Amino acid sequence: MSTPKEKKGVRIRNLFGRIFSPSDKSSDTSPSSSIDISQPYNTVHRIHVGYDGQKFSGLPQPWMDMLLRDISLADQKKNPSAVVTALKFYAASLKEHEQAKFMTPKSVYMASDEDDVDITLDGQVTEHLRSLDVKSPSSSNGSRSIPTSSTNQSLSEREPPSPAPPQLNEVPSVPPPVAPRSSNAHKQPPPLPPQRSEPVLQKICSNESEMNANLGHSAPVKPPRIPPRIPPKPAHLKQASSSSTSTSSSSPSLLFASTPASTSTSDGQTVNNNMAIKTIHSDQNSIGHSLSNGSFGSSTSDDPIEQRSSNKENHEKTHQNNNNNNNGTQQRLQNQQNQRDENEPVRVRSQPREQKGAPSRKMTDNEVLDELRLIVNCGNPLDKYETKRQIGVGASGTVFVAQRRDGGDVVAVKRMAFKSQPKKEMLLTEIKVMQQYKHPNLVNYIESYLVDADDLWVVMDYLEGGNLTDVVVKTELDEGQISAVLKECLKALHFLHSHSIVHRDIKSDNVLLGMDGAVKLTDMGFCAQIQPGSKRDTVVGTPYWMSPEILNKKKYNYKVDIWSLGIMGLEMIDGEPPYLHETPLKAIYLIAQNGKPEIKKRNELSPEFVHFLDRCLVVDPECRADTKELLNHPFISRAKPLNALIPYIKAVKELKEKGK
Ligand SMILES: Nc1ncnc2c1ncn2[C@@H]1O[C@H](COP(=O)(O)OP(=O)(O)OP(=O)(O)O)[C@@H](O)[C@H]1O
Repeated sequence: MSTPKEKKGVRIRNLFGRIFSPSDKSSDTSPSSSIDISQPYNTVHRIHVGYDGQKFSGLPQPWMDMLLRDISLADQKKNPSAVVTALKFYAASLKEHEQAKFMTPKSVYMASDEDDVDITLDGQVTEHLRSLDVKSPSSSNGSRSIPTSSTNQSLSEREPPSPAPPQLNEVPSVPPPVAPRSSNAHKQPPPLPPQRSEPVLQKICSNESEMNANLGHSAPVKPPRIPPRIPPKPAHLKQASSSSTSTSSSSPSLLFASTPASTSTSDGQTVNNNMAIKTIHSDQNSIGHSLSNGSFGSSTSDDPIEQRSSNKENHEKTHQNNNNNNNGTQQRLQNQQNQRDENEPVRVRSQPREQKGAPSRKMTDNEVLDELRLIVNCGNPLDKYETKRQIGVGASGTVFVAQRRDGGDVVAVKRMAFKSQPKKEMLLTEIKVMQQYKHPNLVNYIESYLVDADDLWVVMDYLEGGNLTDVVVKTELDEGQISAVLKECLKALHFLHSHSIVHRDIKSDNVLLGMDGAVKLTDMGFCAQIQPGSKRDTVVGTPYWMSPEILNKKKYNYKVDIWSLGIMGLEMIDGEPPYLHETPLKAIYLIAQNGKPEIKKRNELSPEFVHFLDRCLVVDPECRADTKELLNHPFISRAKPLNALIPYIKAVKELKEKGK
């Protein structure tokens, strides 16, 4: 793969990979990082956007400025639909992060039920954006020396955009797109350019039988190659933080009974049977938190997305018809078109969510609190644990290393101010999933506490090796090591998918490492439960790792995790996911436009690795591999023992300690 420098046998990236690390807070200080787009203030107004084959119209000026800045007219013309997809996503992410006021490159969660856009690409693009607001904020200029993740930008003012082509949804007020991870979105103004901080991501599931996977630790490892140097630390080495955004959700929630009894399965996997999931609000299978929005659920045909597709087809047909200048028929076609228009003038939500069988209404804070009380332990955690030092700050709270006062294990404690969480249901989901689903490749949940109805503690195993992002940003793993990491992640995903759980935020930031080379997935806040054969449509995840079907707001299933895993494979090769240096808007456009990203080092990789990536990065999810196929892939059979990762994990820790 390249010619990295070696230090004690560890291949250190010459450039520290990503220049922008989502989690790198240092980037937040950059003036350009702030987004100047204002927040939405009057909610709910629609914008009609048009595209005449040359340019978009109808967008608020700030959005127009941003669009022109990030996506050239030529690119807009090449694929106006991709532009619309990007604008919709951007708008939605703004909305998602409205509290932060700035866009962040983090995980996002957008309710699909807020989609209302319709667009035709012929001159009459009609886009209905709801709730956007547009206001013009301050403007900054924007220098964009770095793509900001967030947003952007600098444009002068901004207002809501609305895209054009395909359909958009709501557009929040201003724009910043989303960027990959970062850290606390709510706590601080988000970031900017893409950066990487810590891993994060997720997936779905399916039902496959469980496979055994061996953790192959043990084999001796070759001493790392020591390369000279380590370049100045780029921004991305994340600092402590993290990223994810949270999201909450509303609706469907599952209840897990307390006092669960667990059943162990092969591989140490455990499922707490008593936590049988009970659908409370709806029949959708979302797991708690994130799921909320009521948009899910049903993967059935009443989905608005399907209706939109239909509308779009009609529009396209109409458009074609218009292009035919056959006189006589033209009037007839026009009449037909008019008729069609009459028949579908207003896009009505397929169905009010409440009518879909199970109301997927959002849980109230008190309901979440009540449920939370059922699953947390009683007592004061300070009697049992002594917090030592802070590991990092995430979107929802701060993670500390803590020591049991009885001399027991060192643990990691995530403390969150419950009352101020914007998406409280996500916290519930995270705890429920961690409680119920135990697997050697999932970060182990120990217990939780809720102090004074606000100070929520989640106690879990401490993974001293930090997250995979730091390793991929600073070092270059070889194929055997990459295979080992992917194998462990696949085992976790196979387990989740086998239980109908989709992670939905798989990325290196969400992979934690033990000093023994253990590889574990974390950040279950975006998990959702999907019954076999069904699909979801909520846009969740982190843009750079998101599958085309999510970005395009199509229905999706557990295969989204496979796509993200493939992107994570590219991260391990290149040190960053594709398009990380692009502004979020452009990145989303590129994913929508290009589909499968280029494997830049294809010629330097083994045929097995290339094939593995090719099986993950298939645009059509139906044709994309599943965990079972990938666990049996020849590339995975080349996995090195996990202790081959140890020198790299140690080298990165040393670099971090030295402030590099
Ligand atoms: N069990 C753990 N062991 C070691 N480090 C951890 C553990 N859990 C989290 N961390 C680290 O703590 C930091 C914050 O993690 P956190 O999960 O809060 O981040 P986040 O994903 O951005 O936030 P959130 O989940 O609230 O959106 C990250 O650097 C993460 O790698």
